[in-house]
Amino acid sequence: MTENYQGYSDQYIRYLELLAKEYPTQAATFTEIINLQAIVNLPKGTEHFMSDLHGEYDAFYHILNNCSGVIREKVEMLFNHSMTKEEQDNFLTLIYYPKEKLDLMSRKGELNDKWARKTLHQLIRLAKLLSSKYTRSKVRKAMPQVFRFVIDELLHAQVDEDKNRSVYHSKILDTILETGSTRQFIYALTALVKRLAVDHLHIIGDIYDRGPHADKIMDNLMQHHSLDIQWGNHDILWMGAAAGSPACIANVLRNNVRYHNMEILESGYGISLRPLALFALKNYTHDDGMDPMVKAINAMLFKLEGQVIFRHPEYNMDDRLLFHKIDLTTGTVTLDSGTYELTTTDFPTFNPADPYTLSPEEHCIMTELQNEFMQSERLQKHMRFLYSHGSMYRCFNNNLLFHGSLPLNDDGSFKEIYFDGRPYKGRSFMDHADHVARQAFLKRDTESLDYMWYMWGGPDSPVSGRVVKTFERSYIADQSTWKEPENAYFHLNRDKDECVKILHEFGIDSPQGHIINGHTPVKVKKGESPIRAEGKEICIDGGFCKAYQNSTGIAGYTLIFNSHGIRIKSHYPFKDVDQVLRTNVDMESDSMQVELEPKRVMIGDTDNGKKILQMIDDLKALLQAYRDGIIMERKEAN
Ligand SMILES: O=P(O)(O)OC[C@H]1O[C@](O)(COP(=O)(O)O)[C@@H](O)[C@@H]1O
Ligand SMILES: [Mn+2]
Repeated sequence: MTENYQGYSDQYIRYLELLAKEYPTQAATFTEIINLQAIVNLPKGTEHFMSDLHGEYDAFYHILNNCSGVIREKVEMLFNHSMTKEEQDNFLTLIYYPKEKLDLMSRKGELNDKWARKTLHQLIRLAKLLSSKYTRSKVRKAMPQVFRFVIDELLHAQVDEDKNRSVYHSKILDTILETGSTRQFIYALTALVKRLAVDHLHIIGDIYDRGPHADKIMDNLMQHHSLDIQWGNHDILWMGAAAGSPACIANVLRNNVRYHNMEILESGYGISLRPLALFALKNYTHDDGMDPMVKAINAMLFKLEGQVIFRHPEYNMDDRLLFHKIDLTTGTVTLDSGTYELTTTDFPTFNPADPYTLSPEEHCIMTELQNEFMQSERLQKHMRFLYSHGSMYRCFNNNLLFHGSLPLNDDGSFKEIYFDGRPYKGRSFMDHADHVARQAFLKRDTESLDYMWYMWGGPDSPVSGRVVKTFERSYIADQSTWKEPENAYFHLNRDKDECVKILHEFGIDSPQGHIINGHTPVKVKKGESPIRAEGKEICIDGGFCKAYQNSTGIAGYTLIFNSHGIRIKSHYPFKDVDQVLRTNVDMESDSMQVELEPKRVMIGDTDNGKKILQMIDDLKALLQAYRDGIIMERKEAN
């Protein structure tokens, strides 16, 4: 049948037949064409970018709540003439933390029907403004189930034109007040406002380590309506650890023991540190002021890393084999750059004749830990989510997103990296590294697990791109030895032409394209800018991580990309929710337009819009096939 119908291939006709199952009549087909056509003509939804969250759940949650200032802007736009600044601040705090704010107001006796009626009206007006960018069906889906019908009625009221409707809506509000469901209704409306303010979230890596509650961040992200994640080096470390790599496990432990984050491991993921703690107390001292547990895990770490390096000459990391160089008789270590005093000589498990083998007790502890990492249900669930929603890089609406670096030679050409004797570079390298990371989780083979460790600290790692100097940082006081040489990417990314070349490599040819990275804290205090390469590269690691706020001088950057362009937001340090409730502080300190779009970006201009336009073409072809009798309608399906 229909071999040459309209010049379409058999395969395309088969596709149309499949499509006909979902749209079995002409009416169903043109209805969908009209719906989709309406969508492509709406302004593009707002994208929100965050990076380097480093376990700082409260700050992350606040910025997620205030949508990097998007809600404040809308409130100002709507209510600048009718609400004082203080009223707006109170209203915003209610939107960010409805439960806590209502509890506080109730304690103060500030809740009454007059306030409730006014506030509900204001929330409805705000939700209405925010919903104007979306189809009614999308807004309806975004509404909490329980109040879906009522909110839908209230949002789509033509109050001014039709007095009857206005009375009708006023009655709905009366009923809400009378039935005592104001609180639930406020929860529903504030959730809707936040849901509508941002259409899609990007997390550019490093959710884990340093701060205490990456597990809570993961729980929250798992509830998010639409997001993607680009893996950071710390995430990769946890992914490797959860897949059973001993070297990754040792690094995770080190990172968290040093920051006293036992909670995430013990109560968060049910991984007991007791055997390690007991072993450390029995075998290590407090004498030099160093934490016995850190010393115990460090020794295991350098042995395990040594084993990986021996297995992989192709990593070219022999110069990181330093553990055997320590000299306990002199208390020194000799590196290429000189001989340095060790900050500790407490190495009870060090065997100069066999420096890279774990002692029997260390071996037992590591085997037990490996089991616990691999069997922790919650950890495995979080890691599965990192795999299902994450990747090494992402191209999204003309932006190229990745956490760390893309290996480059000094002359700016893409550096060739060999796997199994085959060279990969540029995009194919990133794709291959992504593939190996997935293999590590699926197959748990030593080869892929070792590469997970490499990505944490190897010089040509796509997520890091530095030679990580953990040994020197652990045992040598002289900080000149701590400097971590970086891949050429980190200075070449200041060059516009280089960035444009990289964007082309990833198929982004638009003049509006950008590279968006995290990973390297922007030291604002030293005059560094997050916007480089004449706007082509943006780095948003501004220091959610409290430990780094002294050097960055701020508490994080986020990006907002809406239909008008891209803005970068810098944030003040976040203290806690109590402070927000007491003072209504917001974290946003500064907002800067990075780029204005030459014309307003509509959904039809986005990646998703292109797919919708393709779908419209296919549906038009299906409609024609019905009309030409090539495919028969199935009326009964209606
Ligand atoms: O500051 P800390 O916690 O000691 O960690 C230092 C280590 O973390 C790293 O900076 C990697 O973490 P980031 O990806 O957050 O930069 C290494 O380069 C460095 O060796
Ligand atoms: Mn990083």
